Amino acid sequence: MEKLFVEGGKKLNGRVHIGGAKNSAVALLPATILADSEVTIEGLPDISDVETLSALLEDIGGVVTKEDHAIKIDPSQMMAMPLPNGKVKTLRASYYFMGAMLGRFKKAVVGLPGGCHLGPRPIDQHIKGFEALGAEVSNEQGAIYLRAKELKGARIYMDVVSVGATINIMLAAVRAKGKTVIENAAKEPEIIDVATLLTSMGAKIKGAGTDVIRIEGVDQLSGCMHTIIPDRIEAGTYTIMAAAQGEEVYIDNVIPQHLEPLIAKLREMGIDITEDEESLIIRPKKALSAVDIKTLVHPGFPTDLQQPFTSLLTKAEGTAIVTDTIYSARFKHIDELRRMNAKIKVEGASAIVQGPVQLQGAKVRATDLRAGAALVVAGLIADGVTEITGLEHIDRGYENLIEKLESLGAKIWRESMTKEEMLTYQNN
Ligand SMILES: CC(=O)N[C@H]1[C@@H](OP(=O)(O)OP(=O)(O)OC[C@H]2O[C@@H](n3ccc(=O)[nH]c3=O)[C@H](O)[C@@H]2O)O[C@H](CO)[C@@H](O)[C@@H]1O
Ligand SMILES: C=C(OP(=O)(O)O)C(=O)O
Repeated sequence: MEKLFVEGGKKLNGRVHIGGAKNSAVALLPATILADSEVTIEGLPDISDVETLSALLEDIGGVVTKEDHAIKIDPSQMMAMPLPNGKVKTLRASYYFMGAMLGRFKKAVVGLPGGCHLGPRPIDQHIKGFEALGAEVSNEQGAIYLRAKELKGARIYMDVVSVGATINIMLAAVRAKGKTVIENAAKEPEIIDVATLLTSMGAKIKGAGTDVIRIEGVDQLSGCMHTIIPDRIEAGTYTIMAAAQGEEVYIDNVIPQHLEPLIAKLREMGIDITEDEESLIIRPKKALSAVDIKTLVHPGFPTDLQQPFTSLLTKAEGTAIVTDTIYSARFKHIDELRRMNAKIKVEGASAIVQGPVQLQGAKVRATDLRAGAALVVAGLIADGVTEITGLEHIDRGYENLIEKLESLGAKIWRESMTKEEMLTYQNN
């Protein structure tokens, strides 16, 4: 196990290249289960969630070959092996094995997912969708059992707008008989990316990216090649880092429209941002003003950027209110930021940030992936050295974090934890 050190105060300059989207990758990989021949995905991020899902595909008989950022998956020999425990519990997106295996094999056993602890994260809408398609679903000792004689298209209204449930229902419905309509669907760019892969495999999907998705089931899906979209959350995180500590930073391989809510808020704070076709140029020029943010479903401000954005707000002049309407308890990073001298109160689903303050380096813990990103942003701004544990969370979603930040001029490094530190970490 390792911990991360950041020496604050260094100015950031230069270019950073954004990788493929985690939240696409983690759905595209299970989606390959539905094909009858080899699928190639290019531009995959080098993150632990991708490693875990590739290993799960091998566990059910997939032949997986990786080369650089590309992966080839031959799903032809896959079987409906039960996956009740183990790796499925280490990440959220293992729930996509439910939809994909149900679509192909008409049965699946998959353990309840893990992922970031952001308060309750039910999967009732996924189950509602599978049942509507004709599956029998039961929860036995922490694993979901799914079985269907056949899947039949249905009209499904989502009570909650859910990224995972929308994708999971799509995965099963592409192999159902007849027409499925998903109403009140989520509209995130990652949903369009998954629909693009499925369409290249032969699926018939209309409306991905709107709140009504129409799917006409097909009997067979074949191999294809797909290039993943860039990670808007990784891009947003580096944009926030550049806003906090940059002089002139180029964020390359982005789709600027995916970042509109963030760009608008940063401009309101007084940051100069130029949008190019596939890049953003960030040039912070003056003191920052506080702004309020409220996370919303896409195209609103993404909850996954709320935590790193909160660290930036500690530098801004005035009081800012950060409200998370998606995960009302996504505030575990606040206690850690307070250790670093931040003046932040949590009231219900909001954090009230009083700025500007000079953050101070401290020993802190990343309790989840974006809490980790928030602490790295804080470490870059702080006086002195910040020591961050909980890197297993950060490694789920940020490829080559050290190399990318070093190339921008940050002083950041990893060190092994001593046995004693590991025990203390594991017991807390
Ligand atoms: C792997 C992945 O893509 N993760 C993303 C995905 O998570 P995930 O797909 O798990 O999040 P959802 O979009 O499903 O969750 C949105 C809201 O709906 C609620 N809900 C969800 C499903 C359900 O069956 N019942 C229910 O009540 C959740 O508790 C939450 O309050 O979208 C989240 C919201 O943009 C992001 O933070 C995560 O990074
Ligand atoms: C919450 C996140 O991930 P996951 O849903 O995979 O836990 C995230 O990417 O911020």
